[in-house]
Amino acid sequence: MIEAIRGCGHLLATAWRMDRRRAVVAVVLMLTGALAAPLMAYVLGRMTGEVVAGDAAGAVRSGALVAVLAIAMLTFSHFAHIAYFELAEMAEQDFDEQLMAVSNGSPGIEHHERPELADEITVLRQEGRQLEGAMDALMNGLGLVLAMTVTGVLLAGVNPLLLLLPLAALPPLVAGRAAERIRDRARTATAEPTRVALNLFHLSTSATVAGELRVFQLSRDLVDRHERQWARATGGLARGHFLATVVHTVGQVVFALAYVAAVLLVVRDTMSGRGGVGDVVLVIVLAVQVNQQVTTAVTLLQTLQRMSGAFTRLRRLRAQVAVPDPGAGAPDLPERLRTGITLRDVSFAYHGTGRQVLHGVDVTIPAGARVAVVGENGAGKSTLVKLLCGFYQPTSGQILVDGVDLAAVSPQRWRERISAGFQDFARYELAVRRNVGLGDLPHVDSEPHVRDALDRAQAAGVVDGLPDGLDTQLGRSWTDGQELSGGQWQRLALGRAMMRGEPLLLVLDEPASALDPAAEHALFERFADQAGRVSQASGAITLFVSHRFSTVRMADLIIVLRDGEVAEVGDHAALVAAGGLYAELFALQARAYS
Ligand SMILES: Nc1ncnc2c1ncn2[C@@H]1O[C@H](COP(=O)(O)OP(=O)(O)OP(=O)(O)O)[C@@H](O)[C@H]1O
Repeated sequence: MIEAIRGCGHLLATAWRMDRRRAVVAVVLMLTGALAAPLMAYVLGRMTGEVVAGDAAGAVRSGALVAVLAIAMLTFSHFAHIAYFELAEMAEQDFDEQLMAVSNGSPGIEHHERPELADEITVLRQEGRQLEGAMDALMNGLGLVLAMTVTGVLLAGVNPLLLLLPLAALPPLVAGRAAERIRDRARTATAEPTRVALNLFHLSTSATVAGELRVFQLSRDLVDRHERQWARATGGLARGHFLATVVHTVGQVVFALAYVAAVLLVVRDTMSGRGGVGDVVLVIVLAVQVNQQVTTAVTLLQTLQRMSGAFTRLRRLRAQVAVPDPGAGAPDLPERLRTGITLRDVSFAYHGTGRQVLHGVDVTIPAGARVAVVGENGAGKSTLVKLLCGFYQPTSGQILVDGVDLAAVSPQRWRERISAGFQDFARYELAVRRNVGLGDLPHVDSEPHVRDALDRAQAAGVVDGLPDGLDTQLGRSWTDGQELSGGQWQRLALGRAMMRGEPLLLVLDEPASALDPAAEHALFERFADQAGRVSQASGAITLFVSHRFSTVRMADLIIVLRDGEVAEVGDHAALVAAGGLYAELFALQARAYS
Protein backbone atom coordinates (compact mmCIF):
# COMPACT_ATOMS: atom_id res chain seq x y z
CA MET A 1 0.00 0.00 0.00
CA ILE A 2 2.76 2.42 1.00
CA GLU A 3 4.53 1.50 -2.19
CA ALA A 4 1.41 2.30 -4.22
CA ILE A 5 1.00 5.65 -2.45
CA ARG A 6 4.66 6.39 -3.15
CA GLY A 7 4.07 5.46 -6.78
CA CYS A 8 1.07 7.84 -6.91
CA GLY A 9 3.15 10.63 -5.42
CA HIS A 10 5.89 10.03 -7.94
CA LEU A 11 3.46 9.98 -10.87
CA LEU A 12 1.60 13.08 -9.66
CA ALA A 13 4.88 14.94 -9.28
CA THR A 14 5.86 13.86 -12.79
CA ALA A 15 2.48 14.98 -14.21
CA TRP A 16 2.83 18.31 -12.40
CA ARG A 17 6.36 18.78 -13.75
CA MET A 18 5.26 17.91 -17.29
CA ASP A 19 2.18 20.12 -17.68
CA ARG A 20 0.46 21.71 -14.67
CA ARG A 21 -2.62 22.96 -16.49
CA ARG A 22 -3.35 19.61 -18.05
CA ALA A 23 -2.76 17.84 -14.71
CA VAL A 24 -5.26 20.12 -12.92
CA VAL A 25 -7.93 19.72 -15.65
CA ALA A 26 -7.54 15.93 -15.58
CA VAL A 27 -7.77 15.68 -11.78
CA VAL A 28 -10.81 17.99 -11.53
CA LEU A 29 -12.70 16.10 -14.26
CA MET A 30 -11.87 12.74 -12.72
CA LEU A 31 -12.98 13.80 -9.24
CA THR A 32 -16.26 15.27 -10.49
CA GLY A 33 -17.04 12.19 -12.56
CA ALA A 34 -16.20 9.88 -9.65
CA LEU A 35 -18.37 11.83 -7.21
CA ALA A 36 -21.35 11.47 -9.56
CA ALA A 37 -21.69 7.70 -8.98
CA PRO A 38 -22.39 7.59 -5.20
CA LEU A 39 -24.44 10.78 -5.47
CA MET A 40 -26.56 9.11 -8.11
CA ALA A 41 -27.26 6.20 -5.72
CA TYR A 42 -28.27 8.70 -3.06
CA VAL A 43 -30.64 10.59 -5.44
CA LEU A 44 -32.07 7.28 -6.70
CA GLY A 45 -32.87 6.28 -3.10
CA ARG A 46 -34.48 9.68 -2.52
CA MET A 47 -36.47 9.39 -5.76
CA THR A 48 -37.78 5.96 -4.71
CA GLY A 49 -38.96 7.48 -1.41
CA GLU A 50 -40.63 10.31 -3.31
CA VAL A 51 -42.39 7.86 -5.64
CA VAL A 52 -43.61 5.78 -2.69
CA ALA A 53 -44.80 9.00 -0.96
CA GLY A 54 -46.61 10.11 -4.16
CA ASP A 55 -44.44 13.27 -4.58
CA ALA A 56 -44.51 13.33 -8.39
CA ALA A 57 -42.82 16.74 -8.80
CA GLY A 58 -40.02 15.78 -6.41
CA ALA A 59 -39.58 12.44 -8.20
CA VAL A 60 -39.29 14.20 -11.59
CA ARG A 61 -36.70 16.63 -10.21
CA SER A 62 -34.73 13.74 -8.72
CA GLY A 63 -35.05 11.81 -11.99
CA ALA A 64 -33.62 14.76 -13.94
CA LEU A 65 -30.76 15.01 -11.43
CA VAL A 66 -30.09 11.28 -11.82
CA ALA A 67 -29.85 11.80 -15.58
CA VAL A 68 -27.39 14.69 -15.17
CA LEU A 69 -25.28 12.66 -12.71
CA ALA A 70 -25.37 9.66 -15.01
CA ILE A 71 -24.07 11.78 -17.89
CA ALA A 72 -21.31 13.19 -15.66
CA MET A 73 -20.42 9.71 -14.44
CA LEU A 74 -20.23 8.30 -17.95
CA THR A 75 -18.49 11.16 -19.77
CA PHE A 76 -16.20 13.12 -17.44
CA SER A 77 -13.65 10.36 -17.17
CA HIS A 78 -13.37 10.31 -20.98
CA PHE A 79 -12.69 14.03 -21.11
CA ALA A 80 -10.18 13.59 -18.31
CA HIS A 81 -8.53 10.82 -20.34
CA ILE A 82 -7.99 13.23 -23.23
CA ALA A 83 -6.18 15.53 -20.80
CA TYR A 84 -3.99 12.94 -19.10
CA PHE A 85 -3.25 10.79 -22.15
CA GLU A 86 -0.66 13.29 -23.32
CA LEU A 87 0.68 13.59 -19.78
CA ALA A 88 1.24 9.85 -19.81
CA GLU A 89 3.11 10.07 -23.12
CA MET A 90 5.33 12.77 -21.67
CA ALA A 91 5.89 10.74 -18.50
CA GLU A 92 6.83 7.71 -20.60
CA GLN A 93 9.33 9.74 -22.55
CA ASP A 94 10.70 11.16 -19.30
CA PHE A 95 11.08 7.64 -17.89
CA ASP A 96 12.88 6.47 -21.04
CA GLU A 97 15.19 9.44 -20.87
CA GLN A 98 15.99 8.67 -17.22
CA LEU A 99 16.68 5.06 -18.16
CA MET A 100 18.91 6.14 -21.02
CA ALA A 101 20.73 8.53 -18.70
CA VAL A 102 21.28 5.74 -16.17
CA SER A 103 22.34 3.31 -18.85
CA ASN A 104 24.67 5.62 -20.75
CA GLY A 105 25.25 8.50 -18.38
CA SER A 106 27.47 6.56 -16.04
CA PRO A 107 31.18 7.31 -16.47
CA GLY A 108 32.06 3.63 -16.81
CA ILE A 109 30.61 0.92 -19.03
CA GLU A 110 31.05 -1.89 -16.54
CA HIS A 111 27.32 -2.14 -15.83
CA HIS A 112 26.74 -3.16 -19.45
CA GLU A 113 28.79 -6.29 -18.78
CA ARG A 114 26.91 -7.28 -15.62
CA PRO A 115 24.03 -9.62 -16.44
CA GLU A 116 22.05 -8.70 -13.31
CA LEU A 117 22.11 -5.02 -14.28
CA ALA A 118 21.35 -5.84 -17.91
CA ASP A 119 18.32 -7.77 -16.58
CA GLU A 120 17.21 -4.75 -14.54
CA ILE A 121 17.41 -2.58 -17.67
CA THR A 122 15.40 -5.16 -19.66
CA VAL A 123 12.63 -5.20 -17.04
CA LEU A 124 12.64 -1.42 -16.77
CA ARG A 125 12.34 -1.00 -20.53
CA GLN A 126 9.20 -3.15 -20.43
CA GLU A 127 7.85 -1.39 -17.37
CA GLY A 128 8.39 2.02 -18.93
CA ARG A 129 5.85 1.02 -21.61
CA GLN A 130 3.22 0.72 -18.87
CA LEU A 131 3.35 4.30 -17.71
CA GLU A 132 0.25 5.14 -19.69
CA GLY A 133 -1.64 2.46 -17.76
CA ALA A 134 -0.15 3.78 -14.53
CA MET A 135 -1.29 7.35 -15.25
CA ASP A 136 -4.74 5.96 -15.99
CA ALA A 137 -4.61 4.08 -12.68
CA LEU A 138 -3.52 7.19 -10.81
CA MET A 139 -6.36 9.35 -12.17
CA ASN A 140 -8.95 6.65 -11.62
CA GLY A 141 -7.46 6.01 -8.19
CA LEU A 142 -7.88 9.64 -7.15
CA GLY A 143 -11.52 9.54 -8.25
CA LEU A 144 -11.95 6.25 -6.48
CA VAL A 145 -10.69 7.55 -3.15
CA LEU A 146 -13.29 10.33 -3.28
CA ALA A 147 -16.06 7.99 -4.42
CA MET A 148 -15.22 5.48 -1.66
CA THR A 149 -15.24 8.20 1.00
CA VAL A 150 -18.68 9.46 -0.05
CA THR A 151 -19.94 5.88 -0.34
CA GLY A 152 -18.70 5.15 3.17
CA VAL A 153 -20.53 8.19 4.57
CA LEU A 154 -23.78 7.21 2.84
CA LEU A 155 -23.53 3.57 3.97
CA ALA A 156 -22.83 4.58 7.57
CA GLY A 157 -25.96 6.76 7.42
CA VAL A 158 -28.07 3.67 6.71
CA ASN A 159 -26.39 1.22 9.09
CA PRO A 160 -22.88 1.68 10.56
CA LEU A 161 -22.30 -2.06 10.21
CA LEU A 162 -22.24 -1.53 6.46
CA LEU A 163 -18.91 0.24 6.91
CA LEU A 164 -17.43 -3.21 7.29
CA LEU A 165 -18.16 -3.74 3.60
CA PRO A 166 -15.31 -1.53 2.35
CA LEU A 167 -13.14 -3.00 5.12
CA ALA A 168 -13.74 -6.38 3.57
CA ALA A 169 -11.68 -5.00 0.71
CA LEU A 170 -8.53 -5.57 2.76
CA PRO A 171 -8.14 -9.30 2.01
CA PRO A 172 -8.25 -8.71 -1.75
CA LEU A 173 -5.75 -5.88 -1.34
CA VAL A 174 -3.32 -8.04 0.59
CA ALA A 175 -3.85 -10.89 -1.86
CA GLY A 176 -3.39 -8.49 -4.77
CA ARG A 177 -0.09 -7.31 -3.36
CA ALA A 178 1.12 -10.85 -2.81
CA ALA A 179 0.04 -11.71 -6.36
CA GLU A 180 2.00 -8.76 -7.73
CA ARG A 181 5.11 -9.86 -5.85
CA ILE A 182 4.75 -13.30 -7.38
CA ARG A 183 4.45 -11.77 -10.85
CA ASP A 184 7.44 -9.51 -10.20
CA ARG A 185 9.57 -12.48 -9.16
CA ALA A 186 8.48 -14.31 -12.32
CA ARG A 187 9.40 -11.29 -14.46
CA THR A 188 12.83 -11.00 -12.84
CA ALA A 189 13.44 -14.74 -13.12
CA THR A 190 12.54 -14.70 -16.81
CA ALA A 191 14.37 -11.49 -17.68
CA GLU A 192 17.45 -13.38 -18.83
CA PRO A 193 15.73 -15.67 -21.38
CA THR A 194 13.61 -12.68 -22.50
CA ARG A 195 16.74 -10.61 -23.07
CA VAL A 196 18.51 -13.46 -24.87
CA ALA A 197 15.43 -14.08 -27.04
CA LEU A 198 15.23 -10.38 -27.92
CA ASN A 199 18.92 -10.36 -28.82
CA LEU A 200 18.41 -13.39 -31.04
CA PHE A 201 15.45 -11.68 -32.66
CA HIS A 202 17.47 -8.52 -33.35
CA LEU A 203 20.31 -10.64 -34.68
CA SER A 204 17.97 -12.52 -37.01
CA THR A 205 16.40 -9.34 -38.37
CA SER A 206 19.51 -7.16 -38.47
CA ALA A 207 20.68 -6.11 -41.91
CA THR A 208 24.32 -5.91 -40.78
CA VAL A 209 24.69 -9.63 -40.17
CA ALA A 210 22.26 -10.80 -42.86
CA GLY A 211 25.08 -11.95 -45.16
CA GLU A 212 26.90 -13.91 -42.47
CA LEU A 213 23.68 -15.62 -41.36
CA ARG A 214 23.06 -16.83 -44.88
CA VAL A 215 26.59 -18.02 -45.59
CA PHE A 216 26.77 -19.99 -42.36
CA GLN A 217 23.12 -21.04 -42.68
CA LEU A 218 22.44 -19.95 -39.14
CA SER A 219 18.84 -18.82 -39.61
CA ARG A 220 17.26 -22.13 -38.50
CA ASP A 221 19.61 -22.38 -35.54
CA LEU A 222 18.75 -18.83 -34.45
CA VAL A 223 15.02 -19.49 -34.81
CA ASP A 224 15.32 -22.70 -32.75
CA ARG A 225 17.31 -20.95 -30.03
CA HIS A 226 14.88 -18.05 -30.06
CA GLU A 227 11.99 -20.48 -29.67
CA ARG A 228 13.69 -22.25 -26.75
CA GLN A 229 14.43 -18.98 -24.95
CA TRP A 230 10.86 -17.75 -25.46
CA ALA A 231 9.51 -21.06 -24.21
CA ARG A 232 11.64 -20.66 -21.07
CA ALA A 233 10.49 -17.08 -20.61
CA THR A 234 6.81 -17.62 -21.29
CA GLY A 235 6.75 -20.88 -19.29
CA GLY A 236 8.19 -19.08 -16.23
CA LEU A 237 5.82 -16.15 -16.68
CA ALA A 238 2.78 -18.39 -17.15
CA ARG A 239 3.56 -20.29 -13.92
CA GLY A 240 3.99 -16.99 -12.07
CA HIS A 241 0.73 -15.60 -13.49
CA PHE A 242 -1.18 -18.76 -12.58
CA LEU A 243 0.00 -18.72 -8.98
CA ALA A 244 -0.70 -14.99 -8.73
CA THR A 245 -4.21 -15.48 -10.10
CA VAL A 246 -4.98 -18.17 -7.49
CA VAL A 247 -3.82 -15.90 -4.65
CA HIS A 248 -5.76 -13.01 -6.14
CA THR A 249 -8.97 -15.04 -6.48
CA VAL A 250 -8.87 -16.17 -2.85
CA GLY A 251 -8.89 -12.51 -1.79
CA GLN A 252 -11.83 -11.72 -4.11
CA VAL A 253 -13.90 -14.61 -2.75
CA VAL A 254 -13.54 -13.23 0.78
CA PHE A 255 -14.99 -9.93 -0.38
CA ALA A 256 -17.82 -11.61 -2.30
CA LEU A 257 -18.95 -13.34 0.93
CA ALA A 258 -18.93 -10.04 2.81
CA TYR A 259 -20.97 -8.42 0.05
CA VAL A 260 -23.67 -11.05 0.26
CA ALA A 261 -23.79 -10.59 4.05
CA ALA A 262 -24.19 -6.80 3.67
CA VAL A 263 -27.12 -7.09 1.28
CA LEU A 264 -28.83 -9.59 3.61
CA LEU A 265 -28.32 -7.20 6.56
CA VAL A 266 -30.12 -4.30 4.84
CA VAL A 267 -32.92 -6.53 3.62
CA ARG A 268 -33.40 -7.73 7.21
CA ASP A 269 -33.44 -4.09 8.51
CA THR A 270 -36.09 -3.16 5.97
CA MET A 271 -38.19 -6.22 6.72
CA SER A 272 -38.10 -5.32 10.40
CA GLY A 273 -39.20 -1.73 9.59
CA ARG A 274 -35.91 -0.01 10.53
CA GLY A 275 -35.54 1.71 7.15
CA GLY A 276 -37.44 2.93 4.15
CA VAL A 277 -37.60 1.48 0.67
CA GLY A 278 -35.31 4.29 -0.47
CA ASP A 279 -32.58 2.96 1.85
CA VAL A 280 -32.89 -0.47 0.26
CA VAL A 281 -32.43 1.00 -3.21
CA LEU A 282 -29.57 3.19 -1.98
CA VAL A 283 -27.74 0.27 -0.41
CA ILE A 284 -28.33 -2.12 -3.30
CA VAL A 285 -26.95 0.42 -5.79
CA LEU A 286 -24.11 1.45 -3.47
CA ALA A 287 -23.21 -2.15 -2.65
CA VAL A 288 -22.80 -2.79 -6.37
CA GLN A 289 -20.64 0.29 -6.56
CA VAL A 290 -18.58 -0.82 -3.55
CA ASN A 291 -18.01 -4.08 -5.31
CA GLN A 292 -16.83 -2.24 -8.42
CA GLN A 293 -14.80 0.19 -6.37
CA VAL A 294 -12.96 -2.57 -4.56
CA THR A 295 -12.32 -4.55 -7.72
CA THR A 296 -11.06 -1.42 -9.43
CA ALA A 297 -9.03 -0.45 -6.37
CA VAL A 298 -7.28 -3.82 -6.34
CA THR A 299 -6.45 -3.58 -10.05
CA LEU A 300 -5.36 0.04 -9.75
CA LEU A 301 -3.25 -0.72 -6.71
CA GLN A 302 -1.51 -3.50 -8.56
CA THR A 303 -0.71 -1.18 -11.46
CA LEU A 304 0.47 1.53 -9.11
CA GLN A 305 2.51 -0.92 -7.06
CA ARG A 306 4.14 -2.19 -10.25
CA MET A 307 4.91 1.35 -11.32
CA SER A 308 6.24 2.21 -7.91
CA GLY A 309 8.37 -0.94 -8.18
CA ALA A 310 9.67 0.40 -11.50
CA PHE A 311 10.61 3.73 -9.93
CA THR A 312 12.33 1.91 -7.06
CA ARG A 313 14.14 -0.32 -9.56
CA LEU A 314 15.27 2.76 -11.50
CA ARG A 315 16.53 4.38 -8.28
CA ARG A 316 18.36 1.18 -7.32
CA LEU A 317 19.92 0.93 -10.77
CA ARG A 318 21.01 4.54 -10.62
CA ALA A 319 22.68 3.88 -7.29
CA GLN A 320 24.36 0.74 -8.63
CA VAL A 321 25.87 2.39 -11.68
CA ALA A 322 26.78 5.59 -9.87
CA VAL A 323 30.45 6.21 -9.44
CA PRO A 324 31.40 8.32 -6.43
CA ASP A 325 32.05 11.88 -7.52
CA PRO A 326 35.64 12.78 -6.62
CA GLY A 327 34.21 16.13 -5.46
CA ALA A 328 35.74 19.55 -5.27
CA GLY A 329 39.00 18.27 -3.79
CA ALA A 330 39.73 16.12 -6.85
CA PRO A 331 43.10 16.81 -8.40
CA ASP A 332 43.02 18.64 -11.70
CA LEU A 333 44.62 17.46 -14.88
CA PRO A 334 47.66 19.22 -16.26
CA GLU A 335 47.17 21.59 -19.20
CA ARG A 336 49.93 19.73 -21.00
CA LEU A 337 51.61 16.42 -20.32
CA ARG A 338 55.16 16.71 -19.06
CA THR A 339 56.16 13.24 -17.93
CA GLY A 340 53.45 11.05 -19.46
CA ILE A 341 51.15 8.22 -18.41
CA THR A 342 52.38 5.49 -16.10
CA LEU A 343 50.63 2.18 -15.53
CA ARG A 344 51.82 0.96 -12.17
CA ASP A 345 51.27 -2.73 -11.46
CA VAL A 346 47.84 -2.63 -13.15
CA SER A 347 45.72 -5.77 -13.03
CA PHE A 348 42.17 -6.16 -14.24
CA ALA A 349 39.38 -8.75 -14.27
CA TYR A 350 36.00 -8.16 -15.92
CA HIS A 351 33.16 -8.10 -13.40
CA GLY A 352 31.87 -11.50 -12.48
CA THR A 353 34.52 -13.44 -14.43
CA GLY A 354 37.15 -13.78 -11.73
CA ARG A 355 39.75 -14.17 -14.51
CA GLN A 356 42.49 -11.58 -14.70
CA VAL A 357 42.93 -10.40 -18.27
CA LEU A 358 45.70 -7.96 -17.37
CA HIS A 359 48.29 -8.79 -14.72
CA GLY A 360 50.85 -6.48 -13.18
CA VAL A 361 51.15 -4.16 -16.17
CA ASP A 362 54.02 -1.80 -15.44
CA VAL A 363 54.86 0.62 -18.18
CA THR A 364 55.50 4.32 -18.70
CA ILE A 365 54.38 6.07 -21.84
CA PRO A 366 56.41 9.25 -22.18
CA ALA A 367 54.68 12.54 -22.98
CA GLY A 368 54.49 13.18 -26.70
CA ALA A 369 55.01 9.52 -27.63
CA ARG A 370 53.33 7.69 -30.47
CA VAL A 371 52.68 4.29 -28.99
CA ALA A 372 51.56 1.07 -30.59
CA VAL A 373 50.09 -1.80 -28.59
CA VAL A 374 50.45 -5.18 -30.22
CA GLY A 375 49.77 -8.75 -29.27
CA GLU A 376 47.82 -11.76 -30.38
CA ASN A 377 44.02 -11.93 -30.22
CA GLY A 378 42.83 -11.84 -26.64
CA ALA A 379 46.15 -10.56 -25.31
CA GLY A 380 44.41 -7.65 -23.57
CA LYS A 381 45.03 -4.72 -25.94
CA SER A 382 41.46 -3.41 -26.03
CA THR A 383 41.13 -3.91 -22.29
CA LEU A 384 44.19 -1.76 -21.76
CA VAL A 385 42.67 0.91 -24.01
CA LYS A 386 39.40 0.82 -22.06
CA LEU A 387 41.25 1.27 -18.77
CA LEU A 388 43.11 4.24 -20.22
CA CYS A 389 39.77 5.76 -21.30
CA GLY A 390 38.49 5.26 -17.74
CA PHE A 391 35.64 2.94 -18.80
CA TYR A 392 36.74 0.55 -16.06
CA GLN A 393 38.84 0.99 -12.97
CA PRO A 394 41.86 -1.31 -12.55
CA THR A 395 41.15 -4.16 -10.12
CA SER A 396 44.49 -3.25 -8.57
CA GLY A 397 47.32 -0.88 -9.39
CA GLN A 398 47.20 2.70 -10.63
CA ILE A 399 47.15 4.70 -13.82
CA LEU A 400 49.01 7.96 -13.30
CA VAL A 401 48.72 10.94 -15.62
CA ASP A 402 51.74 13.12 -14.91
CA GLY A 403 51.72 11.58 -11.44
CA VAL A 404 47.97 12.17 -10.87
CA ASP A 405 46.02 9.00 -10.11
CA LEU A 406 43.26 8.68 -12.72
CA ALA A 407 41.01 7.04 -10.08
CA ALA A 408 40.93 10.35 -8.18
CA VAL A 409 40.16 12.51 -11.22
CA SER A 410 36.59 13.28 -12.24
CA PRO A 411 35.82 10.89 -15.14
CA GLN A 412 34.10 13.74 -16.98
CA ARG A 413 37.20 15.92 -16.77
CA TRP A 414 39.35 13.09 -18.08
CA ARG A 415 36.92 12.38 -20.95
CA GLU A 416 37.09 16.01 -22.00
CA ARG A 417 40.84 15.64 -22.43
CA ILE A 418 40.95 12.48 -24.49
CA SER A 419 39.64 11.37 -27.85
CA ALA A 420 39.16 7.94 -29.30
CA GLY A 421 38.40 5.86 -32.35
CA PHE A 422 37.28 2.28 -31.84
CA GLN A 423 37.13 -0.81 -33.97
CA ASP A 424 33.44 -1.23 -33.10
CA PHE A 425 32.64 2.38 -33.90
CA ALA A 426 29.11 3.77 -33.88
CA ARG A 427 27.24 4.39 -37.12
CA TYR A 428 25.27 7.50 -36.23
CA GLU A 429 22.53 7.85 -38.81
CA LEU A 430 22.70 11.63 -38.93
CA ALA A 431 23.80 14.22 -41.46
CA VAL A 432 27.54 13.80 -42.13
CA ARG A 433 28.28 17.13 -40.47
CA ARG A 434 26.75 15.96 -37.17
CA ASN A 435 28.08 12.43 -37.44
CA VAL A 436 31.60 13.83 -37.41
CA GLY A 437 30.97 16.94 -35.30
CA LEU A 438 29.74 14.82 -32.37
CA GLY A 439 33.40 14.16 -31.58
CA ASP A 440 33.60 17.61 -30.03
CA LEU A 441 30.18 18.87 -28.95
CA PRO A 442 31.16 22.54 -28.49
CA HIS A 443 32.11 22.57 -32.21
CA VAL A 444 29.49 20.14 -33.46
CA ASP A 445 28.09 22.57 -36.02
CA SER A 446 31.31 24.29 -36.95
CA GLU A 447 32.02 23.51 -40.59
CA PRO A 448 35.72 24.53 -40.41
CA HIS A 449 36.26 22.17 -37.44
CA VAL A 450 34.42 19.32 -39.15
CA ARG A 451 36.29 19.81 -42.42
CA ASP A 452 39.62 19.99 -40.62
CA ALA A 453 38.86 16.76 -38.71
CA LEU A 454 37.82 15.02 -41.92
CA ASP A 455 41.02 16.20 -43.53
CA ARG A 456 43.16 14.84 -40.73
CA ALA A 457 41.33 11.52 -40.91
CA GLN A 458 41.81 11.49 -44.69
CA ALA A 459 38.06 11.21 -44.97
CA ALA A 460 37.37 14.31 -47.06
CA GLY A 461 37.11 12.01 -50.10
CA VAL A 462 34.16 10.20 -48.53
CA VAL A 463 32.23 13.45 -48.22
CA ASP A 464 33.18 14.65 -51.71
CA GLY A 465 31.49 11.56 -53.15
CA LEU A 466 28.19 12.21 -51.35
CA PRO A 467 25.27 13.96 -53.09
CA ASP A 468 24.82 16.73 -50.51
CA GLY A 469 28.33 16.82 -49.11
CA LEU A 470 28.32 17.53 -45.37
CA ASP A 471 24.53 17.76 -45.37
CA THR A 472 24.02 14.27 -46.71
CA GLN A 473 21.71 12.25 -44.48
CA LEU A 474 23.31 8.93 -43.60
CA GLY A 475 21.72 5.59 -42.89
CA ARG A 476 19.20 3.12 -44.15
CA SER A 477 16.60 4.11 -41.54
CA TRP A 478 15.89 7.24 -43.59
CA THR A 479 14.06 7.11 -46.90
CA ASP A 480 16.62 9.40 -48.52
CA GLY A 481 19.49 8.20 -46.30
CA GLN A 482 22.78 7.37 -47.95
CA GLU A 483 24.31 4.02 -47.00
CA LEU A 484 28.10 3.90 -46.76
CA SER A 485 30.59 1.07 -47.02
CA GLY A 486 32.17 -0.26 -43.81
CA GLY A 487 35.41 1.56 -44.62
CA GLN A 488 33.58 4.84 -45.31
CA TRP A 489 31.71 4.65 -42.00
CA GLN A 490 35.01 3.96 -40.31
CA ARG A 491 36.69 6.95 -41.93
CA LEU A 492 33.90 9.18 -40.60
CA ALA A 493 34.38 7.64 -37.15
CA LEU A 494 38.06 8.53 -37.44
CA GLY A 495 37.06 12.05 -38.38
CA ARG A 496 35.04 12.12 -35.16
CA ALA A 497 38.12 11.06 -33.22
CA MET A 498 40.02 13.94 -34.81
CA MET A 499 37.49 16.60 -33.78
CA ARG A 500 39.10 17.44 -30.46
CA GLY A 501 41.99 19.76 -31.14
CA GLU A 502 44.56 18.93 -28.49
CA PRO A 503 43.57 15.94 -26.38
CA LEU A 504 46.12 14.74 -23.83
CA LEU A 505 45.53 11.20 -25.10
CA LEU A 506 44.26 10.01 -28.46
CA VAL A 507 43.49 6.29 -28.50
CA LEU A 508 42.86 4.48 -31.74
CA ASP A 509 41.87 0.85 -31.20
CA GLU A 510 42.12 -0.75 -34.61
CA PRO A 511 40.37 2.29 -36.05
CA ALA A 512 41.34 1.39 -39.60
CA SER A 513 40.48 -2.32 -39.57
CA ALA A 514 38.02 -1.82 -42.43
CA LEU A 515 40.64 -0.10 -44.58
CA ASP A 516 43.16 -1.91 -46.73
CA PRO A 517 46.74 -2.10 -45.40
CA ALA A 518 48.00 0.57 -47.82
CA ALA A 519 45.24 2.98 -46.78
CA GLU A 520 45.90 2.24 -43.11
CA HIS A 521 49.60 2.80 -43.61
CA ALA A 522 49.01 6.15 -45.36
CA LEU A 523 46.60 7.17 -42.64
CA PHE A 524 48.94 6.36 -39.80
CA GLU A 525 51.85 8.03 -41.50
CA ARG A 526 49.78 11.18 -41.48
CA PHE A 527 48.68 10.61 -37.88
CA ALA A 528 52.25 10.03 -36.76
CA ASP A 529 53.29 13.24 -38.45
CA GLN A 530 50.45 15.24 -36.91
CA ALA A 531 50.88 13.59 -33.53
CA GLY A 532 54.56 14.56 -33.61
CA ARG A 533 53.64 18.19 -34.20
CA VAL A 534 50.76 18.36 -31.72
CA SER A 535 52.68 16.60 -29.00
CA GLN A 536 55.38 19.27 -29.06
CA ALA A 537 52.79 21.78 -27.87
CA SER A 538 50.70 19.64 -25.53
CA GLY A 539 52.80 16.56 -24.76
CA ALA A 540 49.86 14.58 -26.13
CA ILE A 541 50.17 10.83 -26.43
CA THR A 542 48.79 8.97 -29.44
CA LEU A 543 48.21 5.32 -28.64
CA PHE A 544 47.02 2.90 -31.27
CA VAL A 545 46.27 -0.78 -31.51
CA SER A 546 46.95 -2.45 -34.81
CA HIS A 547 47.72 -5.90 -36.12
CA ARG A 548 49.55 -4.46 -39.12
CA PHE A 549 53.24 -4.18 -38.55
CA SER A 550 53.72 -1.74 -41.42
CA THR A 551 51.76 0.65 -39.21
CA VAL A 552 53.14 -0.48 -35.87
CA ARG A 553 56.76 0.04 -36.84
CA MET A 554 56.17 3.78 -37.14
CA ALA A 555 55.58 4.08 -33.39
CA ASP A 556 58.18 5.62 -31.05
CA LEU A 557 57.31 2.98 -28.49
CA ILE A 558 55.77 -0.45 -28.97
CA ILE A 559 54.16 -2.31 -26.07
CA VAL A 560 53.91 -6.02 -26.73
CA LEU A 561 51.26 -7.82 -24.69
CA ARG A 562 51.13 -11.55 -24.14
CA ASP A 563 48.35 -13.14 -22.09
CA GLY A 564 47.63 -9.89 -20.29
CA GLU A 565 51.24 -9.15 -19.41
CA VAL A 566 53.74 -6.76 -20.91
CA ALA A 567 56.13 -9.07 -22.73
CA GLU A 568 58.34 -6.43 -24.34
CA VAL A 569 58.64 -2.67 -24.70
CA GLY A 570 60.80 -0.75 -27.14
CA ASP A 571 60.94 0.69 -30.61
CA HIS A 572 60.77 -1.41 -33.77
CA ALA A 573 64.50 -1.72 -34.29
CA ALA A 574 65.18 -2.65 -30.67
CA LEU A 575 62.42 -5.22 -30.55
CA VAL A 576 63.43 -6.86 -33.82
CA ALA A 577 67.00 -6.98 -32.58
CA ALA A 578 65.85 -8.54 -29.29
CA GLY A 579 64.45 -11.50 -31.24
CA GLY A 580 61.48 -11.98 -28.90
CA LEU A 581 57.71 -12.22 -29.47
CA TYR A 582 57.59 -9.00 -31.47
CA ALA A 583 60.32 -10.16 -33.81
CA GLU A 584 58.52 -13.47 -34.21
CA LEU A 585 55.16 -11.84 -35.03
CA PHE A 586 56.82 -9.33 -37.34
CA ALA A 587 58.68 -12.07 -39.24
CA LEU A 588 55.46 -14.09 -39.57
CA GLN A 589 53.61 -11.16 -41.13
CA ALA A 590 56.54 -10.17 -43.33
CA ARG A 591 56.67 -13.75 -44.69
CA ALA A 592 52.95 -13.69 -45.38
CA TYR A 593 53.34 -10.55 -47.49
CA SER A 594 56.48 -11.61 -49.34
N1 LIG B 1 33.42 -7.53 -21.68
C1 LIG B 1 34.16 -8.58 -21.36
N2 LIG B 1 33.78 -9.42 -20.38
C2 LIG B 1 34.54 -10.46 -20.03
N3 LIG B 1 35.70 -10.78 -20.63
C3 LIG B 1 36.13 -9.98 -21.63
C4 LIG B 1 35.38 -8.85 -22.05
N4 LIG B 1 36.05 -8.24 -23.05
C5 LIG B 1 37.16 -8.98 -23.25
N5 LIG B 1 37.21 -10.01 -22.41
C6 LIG B 1 38.28 -11.01 -22.30
O1 LIG B 1 39.47 -10.31 -22.01
C7 LIG B 1 40.56 -10.87 -22.74
C8 LIG B 1 41.28 -9.76 -23.48
O2 LIG B 1 40.38 -9.23 -24.43
P1 LIG B 1 40.76 -7.94 -25.30
O3 LIG B 1 39.57 -7.58 -26.10
O4 LIG B 1 41.34 -6.91 -24.42
O5 LIG B 1 41.89 -8.55 -26.24
P2 LIG B 1 42.59 -7.94 -27.51
O6 LIG B 1 44.04 -8.10 -27.33
O7 LIG B 1 42.11 -6.55 -27.76
O8 LIG B 1 42.05 -8.92 -28.65
P3 LIG B 1 41.79 -8.67 -30.20
O9 LIG B 1 43.12 -8.53 -30.87
O10 LIG B 1 41.12 -9.92 -30.61
O11 LIG B 1 40.93 -7.46 -30.34
C9 LIG B 1 39.98 -11.92 -23.67
O12 LIG B 1 40.26 -13.18 -23.10
C10 LIG B 1 38.50 -11.69 -23.63
O13 LIG B 1 37.79 -12.89 -23.66
